[in-house]
Amino acid sequence: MLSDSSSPILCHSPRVSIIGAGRVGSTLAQRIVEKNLADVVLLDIIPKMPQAIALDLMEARALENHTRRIIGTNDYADIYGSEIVVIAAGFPRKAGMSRDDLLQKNAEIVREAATNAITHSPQAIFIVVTNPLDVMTYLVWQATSLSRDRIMGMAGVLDSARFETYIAMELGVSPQDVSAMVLGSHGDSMLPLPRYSTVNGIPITELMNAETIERLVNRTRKGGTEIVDSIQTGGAFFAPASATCMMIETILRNHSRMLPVSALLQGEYGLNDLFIGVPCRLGCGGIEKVIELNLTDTELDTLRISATSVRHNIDKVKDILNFVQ
Ligand SMILES: NC(=O)c1ccc[n+]([C@@H]2O[C@H](COP(=O)([O-])OP(=O)(O)OC[C@H]3O[C@@H](n4cnc5c(N)ncnc54)[C@H](O)[C@@H]3O)[C@@H](O)[C@H]2O)c1
Ligand SMILES: O=C(O)C[C@H](O)C(=O)O
Repeated sequence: MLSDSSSPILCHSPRVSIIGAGRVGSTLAQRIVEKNLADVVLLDIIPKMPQAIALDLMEARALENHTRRIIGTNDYADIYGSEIVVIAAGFPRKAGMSRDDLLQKNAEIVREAATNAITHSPQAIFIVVTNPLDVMTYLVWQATSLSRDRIMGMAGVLDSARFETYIAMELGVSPQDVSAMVLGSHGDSMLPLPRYSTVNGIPITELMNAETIERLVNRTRKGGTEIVDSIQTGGAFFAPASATCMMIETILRNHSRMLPVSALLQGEYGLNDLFIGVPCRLGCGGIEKVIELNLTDTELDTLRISATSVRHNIDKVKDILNFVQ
């Protein structure tokens, strides 16, 4: 017999809410449901738009053979009970702009999104995607007062995937065999680490000369720009959505993976009170451990340069939003 409406509902489907149903947000929604990871709430400021995207994705459900639901909304009340909230609301850069040029425009959008989201999903783990990434993650932390295990930014997984792609293309091997690590801020001073990048366990320093590695490192640093410069009116979204989805899967399925994410540092690498990309163990508790690598003096110098640029932007955002700490 089918249960009637008074029967207790014993099932629980995890719920991920995505604030910002643009290119990254909507592609991420598709990835999540097609991997059968969670139900998705897509929220955007544009009336009717997230509802239409949700309907389109629901119509694909019968063809894609998954069982997840997608709700589109303009109302934060609908994101209640989310295990994870992703903030992907805000402007993407255009050709010729740096990510930092988005600071002024995106700060208020992100603060408002974070404040509303924490009110309606106080238990959620937050993943920030909006640029400039490390400072927007700091801003969400300030607006929500989350503990550091529950707030992180997505960038290192994407930047590492780009480095892996270029290494694989250079060597003519499958990217599946390549494992690379990129730390630091999500900007020109990011820190790809050839020493920690391998092809089936073999360090790339044994497979390529220094000049080639330097070329791939520089391409990685400019990976986002390479795409923005061609699209002109926005940036990458397929690989960013995949990177965010991998973080979500790791958390929801408690995979305990070590991934580079933008995390709040409290003394690690000699840095304090800022978000920057470092390797972390991710699991159902969010950031379960921040890993401190033994960096060389040169690597540490680059990380500190990266941190200085993030700090500079944090000071700017405090001015813009009149922060009182
Ligand atoms: N961290 C990364 O590696 C990474 C990768 C790709 C994109 N990004 C960043 O993610 C952001 C989104 O990129 P996109 O390509 O999806 O842009 P997009 O323009 O396609 O989508 C942004 C969406 O945000 C919505 N929005 C604006 N203000 C809002 C508000 N107050 N509340 C709710 N929604 C609001 C817009 O209506 C739009 O639909 C950009 O800042 C981009 O730079 C970061
Ligand atoms: O480059 C951008 O502006 C978007 C994103 O940060 C990326 O790296 O693709």
